[in-house]
Amino acid sequence: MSPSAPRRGPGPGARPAARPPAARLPERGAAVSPARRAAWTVVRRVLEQDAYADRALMTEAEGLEPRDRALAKQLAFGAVQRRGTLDWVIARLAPGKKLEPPVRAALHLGIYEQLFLGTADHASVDQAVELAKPSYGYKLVNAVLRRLQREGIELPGDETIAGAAVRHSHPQWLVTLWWKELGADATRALLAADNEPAELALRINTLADVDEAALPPGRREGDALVVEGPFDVAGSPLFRAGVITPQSRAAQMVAPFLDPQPGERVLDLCAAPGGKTTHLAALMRAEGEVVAVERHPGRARALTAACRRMHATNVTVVQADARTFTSGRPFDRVLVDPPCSGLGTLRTHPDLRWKVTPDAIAGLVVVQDRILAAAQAALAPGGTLVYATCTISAAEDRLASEDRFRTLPHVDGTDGFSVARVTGATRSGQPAA
Ligand SMILES: C[S@@+](CC[C@H](N)C(=O)[O-])C[C@H]1O[C@@H](n2cnc3c(N)ncnc32)[C@H](O)[C@@H]1O
Repeated sequence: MSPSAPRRGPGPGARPAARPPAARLPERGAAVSPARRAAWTVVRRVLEQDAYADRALMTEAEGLEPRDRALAKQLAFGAVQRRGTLDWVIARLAPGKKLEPPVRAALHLGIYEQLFLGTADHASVDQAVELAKPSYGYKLVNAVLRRLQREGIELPGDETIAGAAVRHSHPQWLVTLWWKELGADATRALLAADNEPAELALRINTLADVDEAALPPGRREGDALVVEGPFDVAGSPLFRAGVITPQSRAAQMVAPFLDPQPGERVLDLCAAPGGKTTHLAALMRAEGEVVAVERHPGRARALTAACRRMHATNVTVVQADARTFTSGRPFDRVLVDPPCSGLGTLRTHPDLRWKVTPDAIAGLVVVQDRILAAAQAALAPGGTLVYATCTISAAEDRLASEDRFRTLPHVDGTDGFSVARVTGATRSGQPAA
């Protein structure tokens, strides 16, 4: 994708310009580093096409050296995550200016580097300026970044909802929601934690032959391994052999909460990409049956591949809509992990906070209720049902039960999950009296 030329046309009644536009465009100067160019393209794609940052990065950083790829990820994810703060800075230092997305993206990267990575050298400013060319907006990029370098800027405090939204770069509606549900102090801590890099957690697969000495160094918590230092999971032979799979520590708590036993019949509604399905199979020592339901064909195929890789031989993948799923025989245990707003995973999904809306949550709740009703109908009398979401919004806690746990990024250092269980449930899903 090449940057677009400035859209400065002649005014009404003006004569057409006699000059060849290309001849007047500013020249590109110093070469831009491959990491910054990849990061800039990712930020542009998120701004211009509403792309997912992680998917865009996968394409744009392909072929980069591992160090450049890591830098591109840090810059792109940071700039996307901090967009609210960065736009506030731009509005302060360039009030009323309308910016083309490529120029805004260059500014986002330059300001992010200065404010959050402490890179205040001339080289980083020059690189942002080069990225903005050949648009004439490069002059504005230069002026804003040099002024920021000279004068610095005071961000608003987080004593108020509006200040906290700017300071910690979250949409104001979300800060308002959390302020109400969690309280001001917890919200401030959560907002700050959302901007920290996520830990890399793996699950060690008990269905595979595990050579402990071959595992990457890290902190072990049961079957979870929190990796220290960089580690390319997808490129690892351990991943290909199904010895490890990436899964947050919070996500790893869900299948044990359902407590499936070898030989039982277990239903997993909304199963792809299979993190919890394969965990259920491992806890059952691959004895008995897991029926894993996934609506989307591509994701159902990925789920099948994950089960094969993870030696989950007792899983049957069913491509179907969980809202209307029925089975002739009831299930001893049912897991419902429905589509949710994902607000507990903002560390790993830098663009998500800008995509979720209150309306989207209201729509998800309707789907969640229908899937939960199908789960309850499929449960054997006396069976156990677990309902899990990786979000932090009370509206999405659809299963009423005292028997529940919650994880929060600022408290537990892992994703935010809300998980409820009914044991000895009747067909209505309520605990038996
Ligand atoms: C939260 S994710 C599940 C994550 C999965 N349990 C895991 O641990 O890897 C929700 C999944 O539900 C699927 N889904 C959404 N609506 C569905 C429906 N009506 N029926 C079945 N699956 C659905 C989505 O495609 C997505 O794969």
